[in-house]
Amino acid sequence: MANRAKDEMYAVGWCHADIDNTTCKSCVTDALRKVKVGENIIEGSNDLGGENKRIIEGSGDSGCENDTCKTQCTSTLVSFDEITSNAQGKKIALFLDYDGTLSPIVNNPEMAFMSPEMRETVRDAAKIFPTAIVTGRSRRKVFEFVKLVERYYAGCHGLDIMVLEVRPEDVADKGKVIKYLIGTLGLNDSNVLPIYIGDDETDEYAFKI
Ligand SMILES: O=P(O)(O)OC[C@H]1O[C@H](O[C@H]2O[C@H](CO)[C@@H](O)[C@H](O)[C@H]2O)[C@H](O)[C@@H](O)[C@@H]1O
Repeated sequence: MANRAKDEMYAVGWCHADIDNTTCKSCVTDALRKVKVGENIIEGSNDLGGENKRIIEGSGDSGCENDTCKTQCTSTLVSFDEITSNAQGKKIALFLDYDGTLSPIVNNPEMAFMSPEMRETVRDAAKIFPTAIVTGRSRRKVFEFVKLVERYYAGCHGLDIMVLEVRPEDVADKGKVIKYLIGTLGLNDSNVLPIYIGDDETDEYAFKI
């Protein structure tokens, strides 16, 4: 297990009905959230003994037959077309969660590194769109991970990539942060399409806004 790539998503379990080797990374993550560690799945265990145990990797990003994935991925793709069409002629403002969105979910929060490809993607996006990272982590930590120090100018707003830290007591309301950002950055305009990308329950407050 120690030799595995840091950003590889995996689960170790045994006889877990919902996931197999074709299950995509997203559904493996989902399964890990739903099943208590120690019950019938172990996240990040280095104990590979036991005849019924098997390593279950989130190998396929397409072709996953998991019901959750079929539903979620299909609807995401449908929404993607809708978003593209809604974005026509509008200025996009991009809000990004960190853990599970820009980085994979890993056992050790200190190891939640962003891949170089993801860093490039954020860099490219920030050249075009006002871009903010909204996270439950400390700004210092996320800046360490993101490592994007250049100034970017997006449209006529001239924004840097911002990292906004949501305090633990407010973590249930990233929506307030988005509202605040949209207001203070002058993005509350019908010509602006704000897009928020996130992966967990705390992000749902932002999606609502
Ligand atoms: O708002 P986010 O950027 O998504 O941050 C939320 C929490 O992320 C971190 O925890 C999560 O990611 C860890 C690393 O992958 C994982 O080990 C943990 O199970 C996840 O909950 C971070 O450690 C927390 O402080 C953030 O609040």
